[in-house]
Amino acid sequence: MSVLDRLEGRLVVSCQPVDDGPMDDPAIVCAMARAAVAGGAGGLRIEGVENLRATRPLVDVPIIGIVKRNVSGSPVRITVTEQDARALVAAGADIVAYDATPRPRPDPRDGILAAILAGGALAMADCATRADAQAALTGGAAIIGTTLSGYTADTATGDDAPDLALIEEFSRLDGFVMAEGRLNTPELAARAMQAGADAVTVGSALTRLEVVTGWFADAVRGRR
Ligand SMILES: CC(=O)N[C@H](C=O)[C@@H](O)[C@H](O)[C@H](O)COP(=O)(O)O
Repeated sequence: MSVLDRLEGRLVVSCQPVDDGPMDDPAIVCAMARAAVAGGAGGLRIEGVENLRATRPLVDVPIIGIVKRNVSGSPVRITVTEQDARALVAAGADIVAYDATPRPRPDPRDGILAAILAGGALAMADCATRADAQAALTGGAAIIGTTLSGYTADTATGDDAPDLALIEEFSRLDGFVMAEGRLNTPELAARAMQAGADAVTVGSALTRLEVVTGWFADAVRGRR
């Protein structure tokens, strides 16, 4: 079965601990990944080459690899260099995701996409708009994700709702649609599928304990 067939209609769990928090450790990322697969995840999203190398031998589901890097003078963070893209492929990523917005970054987005494809992996375009998705599909990306909607200057809305309208728009394009971003409940994940997603990625609500704890702490604090 192809990688995309294996992901169709499935949940992908993004195992990205809070940066520099107590769970930001490859052994814990491995445990999260195994727990996610045990719970029914059909794929994983793993950040960092070290975390990917540690996780890869432990699971047999498709892995989407990314490297997050802060670059001075650019807001782009997800797989911003061709070298990172090549390192992710070498570490065993089936799919490499990259920032597919047209914002300035060290290596052009087309070069990163080409490096992913040259390595033999599938490319996932982390998009903020329909135009990002169209450009990525033209360049050969297999997966278009709504990952960056709400996180660019042009798309920031300031609320916590996922962008279901963009998922629906993507479903009319000719690519595999990954719904991603603020799908914080099973109900929202189901609505993303109804809006036309092929698969749904959930991160914070499953693997950022500090974030989820904050939701509950805020709900409880000061209520009596
Ligand atoms: C915008 C950005 O940098 N998104 C990142 C992409 O890898 C992650 O921080 C998110 O956790 C991931 O996209 C999953 O989304 P959510 O955590 O909302 O389920």
